[in-house]
Amino acid sequence: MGNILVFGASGQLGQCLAHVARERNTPGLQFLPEDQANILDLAGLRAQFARYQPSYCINCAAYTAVDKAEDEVELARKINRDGVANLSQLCAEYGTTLIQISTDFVFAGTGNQPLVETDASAPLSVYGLTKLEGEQVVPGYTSQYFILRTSWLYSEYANNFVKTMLKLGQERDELRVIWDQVGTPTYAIDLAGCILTIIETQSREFGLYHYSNEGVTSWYDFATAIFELSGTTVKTTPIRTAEYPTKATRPAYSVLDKTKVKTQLGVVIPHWRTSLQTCLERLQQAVSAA
Ligand SMILES: NC(=O)C1=CN([C@@H]2O[C@H](COP(=O)(O)OP(=O)(O)OC[C@H]3O[C@@H](n4cnc5c(N)ncnc54)[C@H](OP(=O)(O)O)[C@@H]3O)[C@@H](O)[C@H]2O)C=CC1
Ligand SMILES: Cc1cn([C@H]2C[C@H](O)[C@@H](COP(=O)(O)OP(=O)(O)O[C@H]3O[C@@H](C)C(=O)[C@@H](O)[C@H]3O)O2)c(=O)[nH]c1=O
Ligand SMILES: [Mg+2]
Repeated sequence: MGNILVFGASGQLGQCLAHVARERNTPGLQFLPEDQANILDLAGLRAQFARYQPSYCINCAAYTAVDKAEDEVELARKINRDGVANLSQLCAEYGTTLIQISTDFVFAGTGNQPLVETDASAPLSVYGLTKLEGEQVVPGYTSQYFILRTSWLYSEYANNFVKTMLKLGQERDELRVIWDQVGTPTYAIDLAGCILTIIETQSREFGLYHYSNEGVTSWYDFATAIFELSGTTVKTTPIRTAEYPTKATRPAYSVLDKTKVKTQLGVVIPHWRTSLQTCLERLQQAVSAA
């Protein structure tokens, strides 16, 4: 399979890839954190490509602070668009397949039907817009790519909604959580598994794919499930988006249709509740072991 370069290795998905690669004994992965490989530094990246001659490049690096991006447009665009352009250019030069990760936030989310890859994008936020720009630069350099749009990532690694809820559940008597944003949580470990499956099967079905866990929920129902399955007692009140003001506007409905990834790449996707249970068990084991 050759070398597989992972950029943004110390982020959530990067750490999940390391976890799954260990479990599966996948050879060849080279994990490059930001201090060894800044995706804005084309010369530095070229040195890594020259050294490893990679068959695959997995880009887990991104600017992911959704609200902060509204005030840091240029930095978000540099990382989410120009960084992707740099990697795409080098993938073209080295015959490397690019695996790029994108987001449900490329959609406006005004509909009520699961979104397919060909549905019109119309981002509501700087984060969503710059991620869409990142998708759009890739085909200008190479046709050898997989772009996986995913949603609501969580895991036992880095910061995410599940870990935030568990922490706030301990600290507070009551939590107020939005019920009128509907989507699907995705266990980043499952997404990492999908990425490694694409590589292991050496799929040539290049293109744009949607990947999340199965099922549909709201942030409120997700929070409720986190508390129920972890045995946390905390009063959880459903609120509307308007009652929780944030800098960035988020889509009201961003459920992704996974038909394409399932039929063309043959991946099997767990339901979000099953994967949530797995994650909570692993978090619990980590607490007990500590
Ligand atoms: N988290 C989510 O809910 C979702 C994420 N996604 C997408 O999935 C992918 C992975 O997200 P996730 O792992 O959760 O995000 P994280 O924010 O956990 O990880 C991103 C990593 O990229 C690093 N990074 C930032 N700038 C650069 C740079 N110039 N060069 C190299 N590395 C850099 C960050 O470092 P530092 O922290 O030091 O800045 C961080 O370690 C991203 O493309 C994201 O847009 C899609 C849908 C949902
Ligand atoms: C902490 C908290 C959040 N919320 C809401 C705010 C928001 O609408 C939702 C989730 O909060 P977060 O801050 O985790 O949301 P956010 O960081 O916007 O999550 C997004 O991140 C980017 C990177 C993506 O690509 C998206 O798919 C999505 O996962 O829950 C509450 O209603 N109550 C609360 O107490
Ligand atoms: Mg940084």
